[in-house]
Amino acid sequence: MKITEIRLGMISVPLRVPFKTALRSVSSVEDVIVEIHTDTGAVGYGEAPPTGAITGDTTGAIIGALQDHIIKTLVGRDVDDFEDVMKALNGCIVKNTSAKAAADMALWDLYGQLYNLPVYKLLGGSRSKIVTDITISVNDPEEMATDAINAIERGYDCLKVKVGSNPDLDVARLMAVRKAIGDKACIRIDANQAWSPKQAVKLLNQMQDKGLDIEFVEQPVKAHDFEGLKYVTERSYVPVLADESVFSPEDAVKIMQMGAADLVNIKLMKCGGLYNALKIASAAEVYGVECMIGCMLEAKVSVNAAVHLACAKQIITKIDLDGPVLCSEDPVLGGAVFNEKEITVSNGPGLGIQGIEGIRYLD
Ligand SMILES: C[C@H](N)C(=O)N[C@@H](CCC(=O)O)C(=O)O
Ligand SMILES: [Mg+2]
Repeated sequence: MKITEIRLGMISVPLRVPFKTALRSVSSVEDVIVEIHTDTGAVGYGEAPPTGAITGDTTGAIIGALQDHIIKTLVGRDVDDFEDVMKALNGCIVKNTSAKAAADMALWDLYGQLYNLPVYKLLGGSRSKIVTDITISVNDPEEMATDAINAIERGYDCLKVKVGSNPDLDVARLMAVRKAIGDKACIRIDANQAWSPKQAVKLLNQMQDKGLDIEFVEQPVKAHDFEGLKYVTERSYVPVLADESVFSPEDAVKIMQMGAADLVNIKLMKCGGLYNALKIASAAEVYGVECMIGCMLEAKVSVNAAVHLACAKQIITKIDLDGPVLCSEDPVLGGAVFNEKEITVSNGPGLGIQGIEGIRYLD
């Protein structure tokens, strides 16, 4: 199965409500689509969101990395030489993990089609259903309480509550949300790097003292501050999950060796796709550190690839794949079925995507 052409396009999908974190606020998904065509007629699909605030990858940078490096490296190669192809993809440019992730998942899609197996089965997985949380954007406490009630009414039983924008309000935010939902859902929180290490310990222990029952906190301190993360992990009653601190498998090993976090968040857009995500999962197995699978604000093409990984790896025990349910429409034909919190993986070959509506091709 030889790669003959790689086409790029864009999709736009409005969100149901604006998505707000301590790092950014957005109202639609505007993602780059990658289509890898082959001499058998098989097509592999990938998607890359420009999450500049986290990955540094803008739309222009994603397109540039693909056009100037990745496409030239991949066209003419045989998908069956999979390890060679993956090494070439990862070696052709440093960083640019979102562009690499889009190409990586399109290649896995093709590899599964070549051997007529869904990717999660190719990886040895057997679970076909997973349950995601849903994100509550950071706003004033009353609005967050209303959003939490709406999420419960949609059937969610785990909320990922964003905090950190004006941290003085964070305890009040969590009190309002917990009061509104009672014990109808678990609450995990994500500070998206907003707190200092000491502030984090103080706020988390206040939340614990007030009986808010926080499952874990995601990325309380700056991404580069591994020592600060360790400081919080050692002193907080609330378990700590490393998100923006872990891009590469090397980051993951360092965090685990240091004991800087209790849990690690794997995201395809941070690590460059399934090939590297599998290395993080293996390291986590060795260290006995459970993982969350997360996403950026993404539509279903790329989140679908993360679903396959989650269905394959038992070390992934927490699911934050709510990108598609935050969107007001789904342009993707085939792939996983998202029925609010319940996600059912596709059993079609590869990643199971049959097409994408409304692509604006760049060529
Ligand atoms: C969408 C997901 N639940 C989420 O919160 N992901 C990120 C932020 C994504 C973004 O800004 O696009 C996270 O920090 O976990
Ligand atoms: Mg996060």
